[in-house]
Amino acid sequence: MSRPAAVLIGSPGSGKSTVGRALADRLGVDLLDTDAEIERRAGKPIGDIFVEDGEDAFRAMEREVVAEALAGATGVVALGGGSVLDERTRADLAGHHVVYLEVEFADAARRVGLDTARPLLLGNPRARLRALLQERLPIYRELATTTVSTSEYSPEEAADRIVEALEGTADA
Ligand SMILES: Nc1ncnc2c1ncn2[C@@H]1O[C@H](COP(=O)(O)OP(=O)(O)O)[C@@H](O)[C@H]1O
Ligand SMILES: O=C(O)C1=C[C@@H](OP(=O)(O)O)[C@@H](O)[C@H](O)C1
Ligand SMILES: [Mg+2]
Repeated sequence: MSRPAAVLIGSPGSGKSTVGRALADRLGVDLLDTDAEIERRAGKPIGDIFVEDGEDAFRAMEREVVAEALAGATGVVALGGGSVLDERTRADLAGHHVVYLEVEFADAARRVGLDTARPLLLGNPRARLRALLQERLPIYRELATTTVSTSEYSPEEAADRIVEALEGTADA
């Protein structure tokens, strides 16, 4: 059965999309960023999906795209930060190389604060991010088979650490 080389999870601003690109280049495989795939299918940016269709509609699309990616992708998969809130997705992650990109709160807040493309963080990004993380950090930690810090490592260094971890697993 085919499966992704690695699945990246973590907070908004942890660097899933950026490290995902570096890791896919390093491994010579495709990157499937589920947010980009949702935008492609919807024909509009995530922000417009939230405003025009609502978060529930976004989560339904996300669930579909994530389920397909986990069942069919062979390269690197970068998930959206909230995708692990769906228990079906948590169940589907069993048996995968799940890489949790850990990040210091201050770094994530600075990174997302510079970017207006995350509708859930509009208004007060720091406060919104803190609330999201309170719920999600235990979930990310529980799901992780490998953890790499993007506060400590650049995207390229983080990709190198992930490759080492994948090589260290018996069935990599
Ligand atoms: N060490 C690092 N690893 C990953 N991204 C970083 C790092 N340092 C700064 N960034 C920046 O953080 C921003 C958010 O990264 P992104 O990949 O969009 O995160 P996510 O997909 O997890 O929300 C990007 O602009 C990226 O360039
Ligand atoms: O945390 C979340 O619920 C979300 C994170 C975003 O992805 P990133 O984690 O890549 O920023 C994107 O899926 C959407 O805005 C919702
Ligand atoms: Mg992303």
